[in-house]
Amino acid sequence: MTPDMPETIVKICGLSSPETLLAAIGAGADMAGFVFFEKSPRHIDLETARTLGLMAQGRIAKVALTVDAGDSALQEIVDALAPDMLQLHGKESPARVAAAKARFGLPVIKAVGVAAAGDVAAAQAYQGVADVLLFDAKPAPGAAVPGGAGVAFDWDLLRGISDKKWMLSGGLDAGNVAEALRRTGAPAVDVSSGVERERGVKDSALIEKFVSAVRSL
Ligand SMILES: O=C(O)c1ccccc1NCC(=O)[C@H](O)[C@H](O)COP(=O)(O)O
Repeated sequence: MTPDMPETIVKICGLSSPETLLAAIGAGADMAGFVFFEKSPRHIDLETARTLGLMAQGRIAKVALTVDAGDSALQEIVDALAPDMLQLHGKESPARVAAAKARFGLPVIKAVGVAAAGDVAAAQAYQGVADVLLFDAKPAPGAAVPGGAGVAFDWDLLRGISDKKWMLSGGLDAGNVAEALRRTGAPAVDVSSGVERERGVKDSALIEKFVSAVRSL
């Protein structure tokens, strides 16, 4: 590792148990994502958020993931988890991103669904507003849960992005993350399904394998 080659940031998303949170910390992941969206199998309630938030404090960056949440819901989540960042994973406009950032005084990751080149171009609307863009597979029309589907998109659509503040997501796992990083040059990766033994159930060994696959590059 040299100063010219900063380490790839790794975010493990959808953690919901002490055991797998500790696995992510122990494996050396940089960010832990916690999902606050009741339709998701990874949703955690506020009591769990308090417990996991205390465990994670100062050991891994905590990311609170919401979908088109209002200010009062966000406030409850912030009070319970004490996140380091917010991840807005719905249809939040640039104005809504700016308002949430200002109100809670936290950096914001804005998720952008990608299925075609136009989706990447449209993400420009968030430049200078969101702190980080997370490119994820676009959810299927009518999908009840807009993320964590384990589906990849065409990584070549991201070619030419020069900004350093973005993350690659969607269908990553220990077996394909090296190729994804090679093809996109992403400075950061995010995974959920690829470190699960069944939908919504994280697996400590798979978390370790994923982080190792990134760190061994
Ligand atoms: O993970 C969820 O259940 C979820 C629910 C609602 C909105 C977003 C959600 N996940 C967002 C993430 O950041 C996932 O890590 C990302 O979509 C990648 O998921 P996967 O393809 O399963 O690795």
